[in-house]
Amino acid sequence: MTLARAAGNARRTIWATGDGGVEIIDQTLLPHSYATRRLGTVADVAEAIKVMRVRGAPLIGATAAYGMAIAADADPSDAGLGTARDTLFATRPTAVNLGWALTRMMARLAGAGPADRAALAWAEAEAIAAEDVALNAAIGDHGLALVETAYAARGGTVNILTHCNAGWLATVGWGTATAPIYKAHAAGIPVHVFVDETRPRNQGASLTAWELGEAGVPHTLVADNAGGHLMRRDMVDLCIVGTDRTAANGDVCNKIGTYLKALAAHDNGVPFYVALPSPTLDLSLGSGDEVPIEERDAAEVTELAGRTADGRIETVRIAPPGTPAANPAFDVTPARLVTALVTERGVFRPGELKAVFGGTLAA
Ligand SMILES: CSC[C@H]1O[C@H](OP(=O)(O)O)[C@H](O)[C@@H]1O
Repeated sequence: MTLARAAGNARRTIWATGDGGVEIIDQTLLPHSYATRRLGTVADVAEAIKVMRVRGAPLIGATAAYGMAIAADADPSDAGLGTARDTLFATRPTAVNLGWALTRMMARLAGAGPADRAALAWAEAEAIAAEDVALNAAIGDHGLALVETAYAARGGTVNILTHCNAGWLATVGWGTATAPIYKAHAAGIPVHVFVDETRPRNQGASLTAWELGEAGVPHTLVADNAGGHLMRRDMVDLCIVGTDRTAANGDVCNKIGTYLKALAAHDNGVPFYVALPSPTLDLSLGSGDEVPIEERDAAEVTELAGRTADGRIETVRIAPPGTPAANPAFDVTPARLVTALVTERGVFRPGELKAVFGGTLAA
């Protein structure tokens, strides 16, 4: 199994092919197989985001940015770029990085003549991707201090619980919630991660477990419903999760089930941290109540895909045929349940975000 690696960080999820396309890791195939996939048209990019070949707020943003570069190659006119932007924006509603990246790309290209737009677009998409890696590495550095504090208090292995996948697979590199974990592991601090399976798409079981296994980070996969029990038994030193959109007041929108973990952490005095790169901060929202929550296909709840003993990928039903199912893909954790947000500029309480980031977000 070969992995795409970029200098300076362990792994990379998307890269320009140099022939007008990009290549991604097709995350719908993990953990049972590893394959990359070339995206050569805006339709390819939109499909990859929609069906979650790429997913995770920062990676969605970077992929959309590359999609605009592909669009600029095909039709750099105002109309052509506008159509591409609308197509990409319509793929998934919750991660603010999608809109942020598209807005940044359109602003970068607006002032240029059509003939210059493709080169500018590719350069801006590369800049967004490179910035993401740097932001996440900085989150790792600031989060490392939190793990060191937990290590000093525990006097032994630091047990961390995470939900969904906010790893390097959710970003261009490093991950957000996993960056402090990778940095601590590299620094020789004994860490162990409880990995929430994260129904119904099982990003924890399929992606985080795969990532941590690849990196040699000790981990234990657990059912989503186990987290409260583990915290009540003093088996978790801290929780750290990602976010898809954090409001100005520090309300955190993240994968469905995050709120329940935050409630359990609050009830048991377990620090609950959110890794937040600034492009995922939506200062236009006063609270998380305004975040659009994606409703995905009910089949994600009533069906399950996996590998048979003889290596075939099969999908099976886990509910009676015709069972109605609801599938909200995200929930909102109120700021009162968030201990702190680990950003590229430091660790802040929810109430500090506006003062720290009010003027400028990532370039
Ligand atoms: C670092 S953001 C990762 C974030 O994205 C995931 O959602 P999805 O897999 O549906 O794109 C989940 O909310 C993660 O926390």
